[in-house]
Amino acid sequence: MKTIEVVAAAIVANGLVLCTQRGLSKHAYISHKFEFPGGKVEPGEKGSEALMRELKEELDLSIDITEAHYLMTVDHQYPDFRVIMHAYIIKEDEISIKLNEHIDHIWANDEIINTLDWASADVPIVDLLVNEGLIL
Ligand SMILES: Nc1nc2c([nH]c(=O)n2[C@H]2C[C@H](O)[C@@H](COP(=O)(O)OP(=O)(O)OP(=O)(O)O)O2)c(=O)[nH]1
Repeated sequence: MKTIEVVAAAIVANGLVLCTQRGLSKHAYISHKFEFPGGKVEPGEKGSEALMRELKEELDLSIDITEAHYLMTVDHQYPDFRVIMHAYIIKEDEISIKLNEHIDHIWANDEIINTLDWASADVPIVDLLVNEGLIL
């Protein structure tokens, strides 16, 4: 079965984390789910480089990301593919975004974040953010 390598960013600003909502997908189980902005790593890219490219594409956000921002990796099996997702955490209070690909977004505190309908690969990341008090 296909394996994809993905990077995603927990962007924390003023005690809230950016949660973005996917549009319609050919896979019902990720359609309209919340996720962290990011995307697939291309051949030859470091995770941090892929993430900077994706944040520029998706959010028009230029932000400096290094491997020092790495948080955790999730290895999740969906019905049609396996995703290996490297999550990074970026704390930056002055954030301005433009949604180029997502259908909606929410800046969530550690209570609201648990009420969102997350892509299932993201649940361990949400749990870590909440349990470690990282959304501050
Ligand atoms: N970006 C992102 N993708 C996620 C998350 N959780 C999760 O299961 N995924 C899955 C959904 C997609 O199948 C895959 C990422 O693909 P994508 O479509 O966002 O990436 P991309 O922009 O590079 O892809 P493409 O449209 O060019 O094919 O990983 C998440 O938090 N962020």
